[in-house]
Amino acid sequence: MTLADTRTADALSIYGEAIGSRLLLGTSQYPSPDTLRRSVEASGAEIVTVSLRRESSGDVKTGQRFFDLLKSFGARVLPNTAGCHTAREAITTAQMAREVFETDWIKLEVIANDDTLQPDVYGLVDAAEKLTRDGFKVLPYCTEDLSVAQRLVGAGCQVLMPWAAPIGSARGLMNPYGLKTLRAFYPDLPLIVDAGLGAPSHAALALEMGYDGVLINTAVAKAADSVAMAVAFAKAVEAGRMAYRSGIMPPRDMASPSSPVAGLALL
Ligand SMILES: CC(=O)[C@@H](O)[C@H](O)COP(=O)(O)O
Repeated sequence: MTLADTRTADALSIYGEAIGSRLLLGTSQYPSPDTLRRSVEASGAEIVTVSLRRESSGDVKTGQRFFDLLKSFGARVLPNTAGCHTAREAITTAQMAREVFETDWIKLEVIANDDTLQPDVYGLVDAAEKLTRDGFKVLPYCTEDLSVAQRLVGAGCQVLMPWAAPIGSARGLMNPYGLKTLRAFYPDLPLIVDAGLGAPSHAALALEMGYDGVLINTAVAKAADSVAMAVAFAKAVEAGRMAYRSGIMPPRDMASPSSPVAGLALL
């Protein structure tokens, strides 16, 4: 079986659409537009996310040029509401994003405070309820908290994006127990780890745990060689997924000989 075969047979499904790559990329902080383009191409990512608010906060023409650049990549552009601190701001931003990118998909972020960039889970649920009622397909950036997940699913979200660690922290999976619990509670719901992954091994671990994908921005954008790091993450995601599907050996407390003991000469 080749890598290409595996991808086709094992596509991720989000809101009924097949997505070939389980690596999603953020598009901010790259050293240049060309590095961003080459990183996206090299990674094979089929979804790239962009902050409508951040990228359009300066010169309108510059924002529009950046949006046009993203559209030219051929990947699905997933607008996000980064920088929004209230449900109301997030809803307005989502409505603008729907017009700019002609998509009803929105990565919903409502931020509780600027130090941790932790999701404001109350505002998030509120915004998710209103946006799904308005026809949006919401991909919420949330914590691993089970009760929040239940509220979001109840609000109509068909995918969740729990954080691994604070955005840009590169700390990896801070609460693997909580993430495992969430995975076990929702075995069939697409779950994508979003934020705080710093190394390809973090991404591989998320996929080995059964997570359906990961979203990375800072660790690729800020790498000394973003293009190579994008490839490294893509390989880690493929490896983690394949390992998960292959049945990972559970750890044992005691040694167990890996070579046969039967038939040894008695000395
Ligand atoms: C880009 C995005 O949508 C964010 O959720 C976040 O930036 C991703 O986190 P990292 O930058 O830590 O990868």
